[in-house]
Amino acid sequence: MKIIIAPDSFKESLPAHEVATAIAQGVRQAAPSACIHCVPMADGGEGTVLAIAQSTHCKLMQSTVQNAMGQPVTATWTMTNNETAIIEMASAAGLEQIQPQNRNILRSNTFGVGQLILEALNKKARHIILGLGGSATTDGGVGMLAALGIQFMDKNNTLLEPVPAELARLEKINISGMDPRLSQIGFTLASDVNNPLCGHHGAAAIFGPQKGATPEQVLFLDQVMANYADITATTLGKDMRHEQGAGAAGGLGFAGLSFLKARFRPGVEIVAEFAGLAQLIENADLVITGEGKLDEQTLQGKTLAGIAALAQQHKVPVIVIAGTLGNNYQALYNKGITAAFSLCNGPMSLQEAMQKTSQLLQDRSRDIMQVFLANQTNKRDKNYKLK
Ligand SMILES: O=C(O)[C@H](O)CO
Repeated sequence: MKIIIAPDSFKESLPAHEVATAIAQGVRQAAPSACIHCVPMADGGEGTVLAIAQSTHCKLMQSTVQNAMGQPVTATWTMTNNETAIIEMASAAGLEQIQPQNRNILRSNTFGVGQLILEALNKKARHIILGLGGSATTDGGVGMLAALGIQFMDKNNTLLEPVPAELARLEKINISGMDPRLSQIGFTLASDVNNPLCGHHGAAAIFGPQKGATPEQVLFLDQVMANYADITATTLGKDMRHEQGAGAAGGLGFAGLSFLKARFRPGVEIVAEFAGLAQLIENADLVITGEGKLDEQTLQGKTLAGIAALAQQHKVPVIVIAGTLGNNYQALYNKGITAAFSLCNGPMSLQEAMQKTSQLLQDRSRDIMQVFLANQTNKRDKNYKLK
């Protein structure tokens, strides 16, 4: 029996490779002879670089850059043999790096992501895959663009700091100082979501609150993004605000699509490709996956939706173990998920569940395997009797 264990990370609790290990332990308790393949997954957000580096056996690189609040942070990235750099924006400007009391959505930016791109250019990257998701920012990527040489100015040609608080006064964008090497390389966005830049489904409205934005700040940020998109359209002669993924990572997607001529792809597809997940699933009996929260957002291009789509093509059942089963998670039952289970074995606080995640994962996967094995044995016995 071949089981694929391909979970995402459980945010702020357990990275994907540890989730996979815990599930594998549970599976082994119930099915000691099962052939188990662990494929830690990611969707463009945190864990993307690690997942791809593990699949490709590429060396991890470290660079010190600015985090979203301008403090030094060591960011990890990797480069494949054919000079494709894989950069994860969350390792420079991720939400998890900033303590809740230090978060300030109006002043956080993606400057460190631009610094990472420059590092990759210095190492002669010919193609850059930029992972989007898990950001602490809603700056539309202006921080990144400023690090790459683009200037943002007000009506008096005074330079603006590349942070949302200043962007309300944006009237001009000067691209003449952009690093010329950028025009020689290809960019691909590996995005965790496909939201547009502005409006009800935009970067500020959907993801602002989880970064600490108040309702008033969400409105302000949305207006700032709309103005920035207007000025970008005048500067470049194209308007990418409605494109898929423009609103990913606080609008960094928009900056990539507009200024770096990047191609959008769901991050999970890219991570799955590097891991050869489709071929693994094709011959599998069962896929077990998991993530911190399963809900409607999962359908917006998150890891589990991608895995479920692959498994559906090959008619392989998919079981999900999630920390929380949120709003309308059953919608995924039409998208290739066979069943979803909560991690918890009884009432418990979030803190308790987060502390015990590894043990709980082991227990639930053992239970799930027991049911799966009983069902397989039943099927075999019935077929035998019919013969
Ligand atoms: O970073 C964010 O804003 C979300 O993960 C969506 O990309």
